[in-house]
Amino acid sequence: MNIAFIGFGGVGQGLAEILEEKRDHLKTEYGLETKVVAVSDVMKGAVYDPDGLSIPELLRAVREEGSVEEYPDAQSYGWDSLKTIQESNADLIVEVTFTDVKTGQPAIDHCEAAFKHGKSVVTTNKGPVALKLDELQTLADENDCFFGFEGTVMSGTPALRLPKTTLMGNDIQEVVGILNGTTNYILTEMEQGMSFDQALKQAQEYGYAEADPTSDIEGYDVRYKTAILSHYVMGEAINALEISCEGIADMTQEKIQEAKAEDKKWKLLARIKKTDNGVRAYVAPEKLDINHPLAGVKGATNAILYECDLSGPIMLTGAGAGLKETGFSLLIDMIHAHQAKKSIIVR
Ligand SMILES: NC(=O)C1=CN([C@@H]2O[C@H](COP(=O)(O)OP(=O)(O)OC[C@H]3O[C@@H](n4cnc5c(N)ncnc54)[C@H](OP(=O)(O)O)[C@@H]3O)[C@@H](O)[C@H]2O)C=CC1
Ligand SMILES: N[C@@H](CC=O)C(=O)O
Repeated sequence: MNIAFIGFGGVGQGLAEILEEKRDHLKTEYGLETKVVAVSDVMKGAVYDPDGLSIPELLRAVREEGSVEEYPDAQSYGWDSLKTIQESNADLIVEVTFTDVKTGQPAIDHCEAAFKHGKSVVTTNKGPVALKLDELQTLADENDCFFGFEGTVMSGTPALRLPKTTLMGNDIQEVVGILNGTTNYILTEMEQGMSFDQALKQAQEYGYAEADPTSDIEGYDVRYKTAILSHYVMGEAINALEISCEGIADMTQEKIQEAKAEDKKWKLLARIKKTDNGVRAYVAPEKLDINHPLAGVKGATNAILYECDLSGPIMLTGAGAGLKETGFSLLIDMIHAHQAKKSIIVR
């Protein structure tokens, strides 16, 4: 599998580290051999070599010298994202540019270009999946390509494959979740007395927050994830921008302490419910009783509760953000892409 990274920030580098660490395991366990042939990033530069690039050398160049263009003796440098997608010998594009919550760009263009050139895509970018899932999946199918996006909801915690595969046969009536690591981290730290701004700063340092953290704070990131769950898991496409959305920008120490005194906790929740009039969804902070199953979810950990007609409620909890954790979600998709190509059925 020849891989090109489009975007090489925290998550891209997280996946690169995993590919290096797990190289032998991936080969022996899944027969998956990977070669990174290109990286294209706006400020961190671009490098291409059809024979493959050394991951340790790429990471050294970007971390120590600030640009992958310090990588020695590659065939080409400076290719932009579309040239890399169209002209490199990559057969899998890892799309890990920032999520734009208004247009989904440039990631939508990246996915389209990849599929039109017969290249598969794995991405953690919520934009293309929240706004153009059907169109992109059709384009991928028409070109015999794989489209993987497990990490768009709850990072490396399989919030999308679990309901679609393991819970098959159930009718999922409602989904309720804590779907943003940054805001859950802020709320948890505020309970311990930290200020909102200090907690946000830490979340940014850990790599949880979006490039523009307004997306986290105002709930737009959760709104996109809600749209993805509604479409992919609940079967109804709803316009992300029409999902009522309130974030935690107004949260204060007073409100947190007041809830504490009532044995309650504030959580930023997404609720998606099937009704007689179709799927209804909204995003808003709620004060939960401390005995509620979602009340004890702390830090950047997320959780999601699927209300199923046959199995009853099923709750999944795990990382909602984090560089290695999100890198892992891309690895899950890559293994599935590899197995789909080889028609291997996972048992
Ligand atoms: N961090 C997390 O925990 C999670 C992140 N995600 C999603 O994963 C994606 C990546 O996140 P993360 O790595 O944290 O974000 P970063 O901001 O660290 O990295 C994004 C990179 O994309 C680059 N980029 C932007 N536009 C382009 C372009 N047109 N061509 C090439 N490169 C471009 C940026 O370049 P530069 O800054 O150099 O200008 C930056 O290096 C985002 O969409 C995010 O929403 C999903 C789940 C969890
Ligand atoms: N900024 C997001 C990253 C994952 O989608 C979050 O904090 O959850």
